[in-house]
Amino acid sequence: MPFPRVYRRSSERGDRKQIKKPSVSIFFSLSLPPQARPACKERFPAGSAPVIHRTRRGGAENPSPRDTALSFPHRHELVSFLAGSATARPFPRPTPVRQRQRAAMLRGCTAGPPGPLRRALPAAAPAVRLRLRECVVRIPEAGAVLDILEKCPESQRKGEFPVVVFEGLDATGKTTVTQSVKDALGAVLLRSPPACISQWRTIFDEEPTPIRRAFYAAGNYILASEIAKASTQAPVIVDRYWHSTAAYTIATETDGNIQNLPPDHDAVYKWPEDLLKPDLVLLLTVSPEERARRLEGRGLERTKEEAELEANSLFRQRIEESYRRMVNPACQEVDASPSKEEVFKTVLQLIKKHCAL
Ligand SMILES: Nc1ncnc2c1ncn2[C@@H]1O[C@H](COP(=O)(O)OP(=O)(O)OP(=O)(O)O)[C@@H](O)[C@H]1O
Ligand SMILES: Cc1cn([C@H]2C[C@H](O)[C@@H](COP(=O)(O)O)O2)c(=O)[nH]c1=O
Repeated sequence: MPFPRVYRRSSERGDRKQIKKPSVSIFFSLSLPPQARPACKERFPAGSAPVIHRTRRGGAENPSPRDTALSFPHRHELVSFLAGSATARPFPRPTPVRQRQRAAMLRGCTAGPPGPLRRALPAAAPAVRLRLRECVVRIPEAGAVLDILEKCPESQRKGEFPVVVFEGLDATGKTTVTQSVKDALGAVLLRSPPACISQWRTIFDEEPTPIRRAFYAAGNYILASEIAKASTQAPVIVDRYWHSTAAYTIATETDGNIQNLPPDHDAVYKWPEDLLKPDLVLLLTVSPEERARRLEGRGLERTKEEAELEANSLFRQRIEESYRRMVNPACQEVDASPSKEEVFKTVLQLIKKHCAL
């Protein structure tokens, strides 16, 4: 079948009078990353058919569910291409989503830890997969994540080398120290979300909590298979892992001060049973003033969540307190306020003390 034509908007097709009606209308606007559009046009040049007309959400041209369903093979082909696998097989057609499943998606009520956070945090691989499957109709990138997730082996066993995770609020120095530790130990450095899915992060960051968290949770399971493989060859250093997913979820889903967090020993602070465990988790903390200085010095663009983190000191406190309440493995707190060299020395000592190195 010839490849579809893709238009960013109807005006791109030139003179409206001369163009034929689109054969398929798709709901493209929210899922195609802007940086992908030029590549898309190059890959699917003008003149090929059928025409796919990108429509706006809620506009007069908003496709009916039937149009949307018709467009899936094309969308998946495109997403597959954007994922760097244009020559690979297209994604399998999603199974039809029934009304009840849609309602469940909106409620976000798939399995997770008990209690009010159940909706927000899918804490087992099947729950993560289910939640992604539930939104694949609307977000084809969820299908891409699922595809990668499904290729990961079910049982992920750590190799003989130690796995050390670094956690902490933004700008506490994780990137800086993980790079130094990697160099010093000849380690492999991995991060969450893993590189193979991080291009879709901006899409999921705009989604409601259950979907956003399912993306990060899926990232952890994909990361686990990378850790399993790498730890057979060398020590593995990981910049954020499950504790980040859990702590940010808990803090987002609660309000006010830390007294409103789920109590100590609540199931939300537990490590998922089916997720590969690290040997050591180091939680970097700095004073709010020092963190603000480092953020300022770095001057990067911020996500909505990062902006909230900056503006809302209670939010920051809830995140750090949630990190502290995590168990098995618990976080070992490291004061990361001293100089980069001193923090590096402290961290290296802790790794040598706790891990067989
Ligand atoms: N010990 C330190 N003393 C002073 N500045 C530091 C120290 N460690 C890191 N920095 C600086 O603080 C800024 C943030 O550090 P870094 O990017 O390593 O943090 P991060 O925890 O990885 O942030 P994020 O989670 O947002 O990626 C950088 O400009 C870095 O050079
Ligand atoms: C891994 C991970 C990240 N996040 C969110 C939390 C922060 O807002 C940013 C930090 O990411 P950075 O790459 O370290 O700057 O991402 C999250 O909510 N859940 C996660 O699992």
